[in-house]
Amino acid sequence: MEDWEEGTGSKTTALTSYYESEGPQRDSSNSDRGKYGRGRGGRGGFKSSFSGVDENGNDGGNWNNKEGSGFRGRGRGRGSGSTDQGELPGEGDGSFETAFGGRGGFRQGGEQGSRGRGAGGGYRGRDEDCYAQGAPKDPENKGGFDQGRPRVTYIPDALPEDEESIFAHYEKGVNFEKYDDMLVDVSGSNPPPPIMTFDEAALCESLKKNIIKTGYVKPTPVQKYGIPIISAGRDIMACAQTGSGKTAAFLLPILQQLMADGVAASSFSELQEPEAIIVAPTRELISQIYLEARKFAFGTCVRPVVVYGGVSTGHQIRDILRGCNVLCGTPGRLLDVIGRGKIGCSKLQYLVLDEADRMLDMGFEPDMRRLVASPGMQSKENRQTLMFSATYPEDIQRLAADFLKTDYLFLAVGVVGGACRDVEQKLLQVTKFSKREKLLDILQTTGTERTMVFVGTKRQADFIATYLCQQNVQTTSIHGDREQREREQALADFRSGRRPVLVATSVAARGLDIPDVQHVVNFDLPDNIDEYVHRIGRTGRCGNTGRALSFYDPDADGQLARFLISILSKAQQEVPSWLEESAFGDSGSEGFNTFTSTDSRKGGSFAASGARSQPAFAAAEEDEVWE
Ligand SMILES: Nc1ncnc2c1ncn2[C@@H]1O[C@H](COP(=O)(O)OP(=O)(O)OP(=O)(O)O)[C@@H](O)[C@H]1O
Repeated sequence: MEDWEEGTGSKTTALTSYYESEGPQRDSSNSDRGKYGRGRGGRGGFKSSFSGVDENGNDGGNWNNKEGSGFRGRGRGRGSGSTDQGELPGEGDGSFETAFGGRGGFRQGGEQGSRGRGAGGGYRGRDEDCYAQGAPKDPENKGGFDQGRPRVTYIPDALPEDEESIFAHYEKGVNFEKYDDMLVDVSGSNPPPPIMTFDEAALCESLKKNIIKTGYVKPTPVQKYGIPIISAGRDIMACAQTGSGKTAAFLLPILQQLMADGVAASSFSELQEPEAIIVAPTRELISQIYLEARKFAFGTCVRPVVVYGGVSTGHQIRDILRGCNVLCGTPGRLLDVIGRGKIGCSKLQYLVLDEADRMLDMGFEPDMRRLVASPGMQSKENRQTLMFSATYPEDIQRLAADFLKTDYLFLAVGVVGGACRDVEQKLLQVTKFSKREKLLDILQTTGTERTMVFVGTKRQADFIATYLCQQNVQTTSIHGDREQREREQALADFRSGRRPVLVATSVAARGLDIPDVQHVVNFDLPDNIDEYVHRIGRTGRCGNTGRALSFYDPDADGQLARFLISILSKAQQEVPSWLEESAFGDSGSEGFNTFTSTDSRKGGSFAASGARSQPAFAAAEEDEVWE
């Protein structure tokens, strides 16, 4: 057996009680490769776990001391998801369950800040793999560990191969044409002129056909400017509002070049050397980017592959070995497959950082530095580095320059870091104790309209999702402690409308492109204004309109007030007078100026402190809360 082959899977899954209340979800998630578990959640499942939690999900402080309460339950459950072997053998003891039944879970999490170090580890954070801290040494590897981490055996269902599914897309909205009115600024020397149509991009026939099948008629501004910049061989840092087509802006010129070069995937090598690597911060986002790449490369010899945590590594490596030209990955798994010698970087022409500001913040920066220092990696002079995001704090821009050639171009479409104008933003002043009922009122009025509800913590996500299910609101949830199978099922249920309410942590804030999301509710506002911009950008995409409602608790959200005002006014939204009062008191807003800058090389006027200057670290913390 090769070192990357999966052995006997032993990872088990406990189902939360609200998940059980989702009922048919488990049936529908059945896969032809394996059976989903009859997870016995262990003592102290979800219901009892909140005995010490107040009605808003805050800790009462003593819940984790009770026998059988809290998240301590020692879970037993049959494995879930499909496995390399087709079915997980036997019952595991649940040592590494990540949800609620597991020993390594929220074991010591009673107090804020008291990070639990359970016997078996827990969630590593940064939207990445689970791994075990202090995992027992097991020379024969009977316990299902892999390099000290619990072995992941989940294999997602095979993707549909029919054209209709591959090219499924939603319609652009009434405001799509208004994209043309946005101000565009390209800074840096000798930028190439923009294209006005896809024809002007001189794309090869297969790519043109795929663009037509995707329903794209004309490029969005970030595509008009971004495609020729990338095709001219330049490095780019591109900033354009959420939902305005950044993914195709980098995929199309990359695929065009690879097709023009006659690149073809080959399964004859044990070491695959992709021409492009794309990184993104979350599993769901990188999967989505992969699907886009697969769609545009359809019917050609260019083969995209995706790797991300929570899925069997062996399965992904087998896929890589079938040939890999464009490797899409989350950082941890990407470094893993490179470290295992399955991926070489010597042919790399393109390195793409989607959500670049997040990829370079404190959470991911070390991984990015490790990636560019990988053996054989092309130096920045010998590759093209492409960075895309809707937000770029100035400090991150400066840091990004380490990865880019000095003559990179900075492309700004609209206000850098600005919110999408197609999203109607409202704020509602609340106390923390009234949030839950307010949310229920709102969801009862919106009916079956698709709504994403963002909360501050994973525990809060479970708590609110459970509460809404109990109130007969068809709800599911996504956060970093859910098994990958559960996360994918939750998104599938939300996309299909079977569960029109998705309660999410910041893990779902960036990049996700889900059709018909009409509302975003910030049940808890994030600490960071950029995070707010990304969250509300899950609606109002591709010229469609959307609505975002944020609960503003003056006791908790005061530091965000000025930044909210700036975001609201720049997106031409009404600013409530109480918010101005909260932000400026009697001192007025004179001299108040935040992040009007574009390219940091010009010397920007970003706000020097506060919510802006803490890059997405605060957002990341949600997923790093316990190990
Ligand atoms: N030229 C186009 N014509 C029609 N639809 C388009 C075009 N370009 C992109 N789209 C569609 O617009 C939607 C949003 O695109 P995409 O996800 O790339 O946005 P984004 O700018 O990356 O957003 P985010 O900042 O949230 O990551 C997608 O469904 C995509 O297929």
